[in-house]
Amino acid sequence: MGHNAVQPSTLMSDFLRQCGGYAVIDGGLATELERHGADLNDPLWSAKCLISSPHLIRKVHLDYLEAGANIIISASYQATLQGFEAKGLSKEEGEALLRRSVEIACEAREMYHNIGCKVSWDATGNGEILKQRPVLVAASVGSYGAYLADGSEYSGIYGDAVTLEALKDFHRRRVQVLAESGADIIAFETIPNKLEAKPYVLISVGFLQAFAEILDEEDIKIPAWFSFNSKDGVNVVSGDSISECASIADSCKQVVAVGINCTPPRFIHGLIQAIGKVTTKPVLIYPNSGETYDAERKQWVQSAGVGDEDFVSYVGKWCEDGACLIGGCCRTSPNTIRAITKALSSRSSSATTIQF
Ligand code: MET
Ligand SMILES: [Zn+2]
Repeated sequence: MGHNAVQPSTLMSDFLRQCGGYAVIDGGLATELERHGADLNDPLWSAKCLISSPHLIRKVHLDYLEAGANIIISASYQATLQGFEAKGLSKEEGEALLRRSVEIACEAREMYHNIGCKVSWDATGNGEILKQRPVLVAASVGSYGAYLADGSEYSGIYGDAVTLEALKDFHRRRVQVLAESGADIIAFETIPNKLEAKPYVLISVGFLQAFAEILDEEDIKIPAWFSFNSKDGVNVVSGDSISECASIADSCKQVVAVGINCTPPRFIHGLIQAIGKVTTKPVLIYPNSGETYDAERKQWVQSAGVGDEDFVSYVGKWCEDGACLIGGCCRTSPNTIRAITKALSSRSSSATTIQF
């Protein structure tokens, strides 16, 4: 591994300190783009908008910043060089779109800081220093299952030809490009877990292993987070234990936070506790609205969802469990993030940062 300019461990601890102890992650990106009318019924999902409507992506990032987000996640979740190639784009064009996803998020941050003028005063030093609210841009990397676009990031079942080397080859260039794109951190998201069928048992761990090895071998200069998803509150979706997954994340030097995303809020409490037993790294959680995704019909089934108020009623508990980065995933909105921001601001140490 090469020498990083910023030690991965200090990036996250410095950032959390600047945020007053708790940071707000943004909400669902793809589902929010859809709410604004984007048709994402496409193997590229939200990455389709990188081609058709980048301005809409920027608007949604800005909406989340205005709602209080400290971290915005790029539209690269389902953006892969292989997926772009299937649309007839060249490798160079695909790489440019990956970079563009991060640029759009950086543009939104700049616009927010310039035009929004949301400032806070840091009065802890000698005199008053004008300080902008800290905002990180995270480059999203979805799983191989997300690329398959058949919902298999919710099952972890990829088929028997998928080996560790194949997964590494699949992700290597994409991770390299995103790492050089100006993002502050790579968000490996919605990593599927426990596998029902025996031949696949090692694959989801292998997938995580693939990310960990790429980070190590390719001299990736920015840190990363690993975020898993669960359907039962005990294991990751493929069936591997959350402890095993969080332990792998814990052993990877480049990984500065570990957690859960795109999982119903009711499962989060137990998962935070399980993660906390195997790592001292900051724990992040950004659950979905609690609705379930029907991959066959490509629809969210609404009945099981929780409203923004219910979602936010969990926030205090999650903090007590040990989570310090909190946001939302699919079907959450700027309103959810606004409510999370409010709930967290009462917990953040007001001694260091006063927000206007
Ligand atoms: N960051 C992605 C999004 O919000 C995560 C999707 S999880 C299926 O669109
Ligand atoms: Zn999600």
